[in-house]
Amino acid sequence: MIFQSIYETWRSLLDTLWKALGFEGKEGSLVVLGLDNAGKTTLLHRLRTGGDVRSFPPTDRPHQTEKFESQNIKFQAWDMGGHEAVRHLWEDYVCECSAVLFLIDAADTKRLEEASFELDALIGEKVVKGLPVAILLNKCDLEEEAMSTTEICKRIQYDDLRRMQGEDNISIFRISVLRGEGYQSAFRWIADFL
Ligand SMILES: Nc1nc2c(ncn2[C@@H]2O[C@H](COP(=O)(O)OP(=O)(O)OP(=O)(O)O)[C@@H](O)[C@H]2O)c(=O)[nH]1
Ligand SMILES: [Mg+2]
Repeated sequence: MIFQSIYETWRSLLDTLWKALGFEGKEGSLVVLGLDNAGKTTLLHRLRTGGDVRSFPPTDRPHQTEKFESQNIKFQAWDMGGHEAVRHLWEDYVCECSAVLFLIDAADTKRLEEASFELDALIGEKVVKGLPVAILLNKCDLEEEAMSTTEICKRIQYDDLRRMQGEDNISIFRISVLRGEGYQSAFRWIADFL
């Protein structure tokens, strides 16, 4: 009984704090972009199920997830195919969203240039102006292969991207969907824009 009452007091204090911080009722719509095999579908599945990781076939058409919660905010996301043949669809979905997640496979040195090309083209699009863009360097669990953030920033010319997008509107995060690490900070960062 005493534990129940301590628990309830604690919950109500947390709720009050949460509301005071302005987090209550926030909702966000995301579009998740990046080359094929970057880990987009795996990330969204993990977020939606709260931890489950499994394999998926390549995403061949845009798919909207059910609502899921992260950092006490309700999100809905467009999972976009990353294959070259369907990348032309990205732009149409960006305008519907309040934030962009761009996944890069940090362990794929060979395709970083291709990822950089697509990211650069995306940031150059009018529809992306003013939107928060979170660059997620995924697969950092592959410690031997994953490139350092410094190396990736240099190779994708991150300073130029920051100038184009506005320093406050773009940020970079190291994550591992497999381990469930890192993307929470990205969602916290996005929360400030909602
Ligand atoms: N090691 C490692 N593998 C991962 C991680 N996240 C995803 N993968 C693997 O990367 C592969 C591609 O994952 P998907 O989520 O299907 O990639 P996608 O970005 O949705 O690809 P498309 O739908 O083709 O655009 C799968 O084999 C995943 O298991 C991670 O954090 N670490
Ligand atoms: Mg996919």
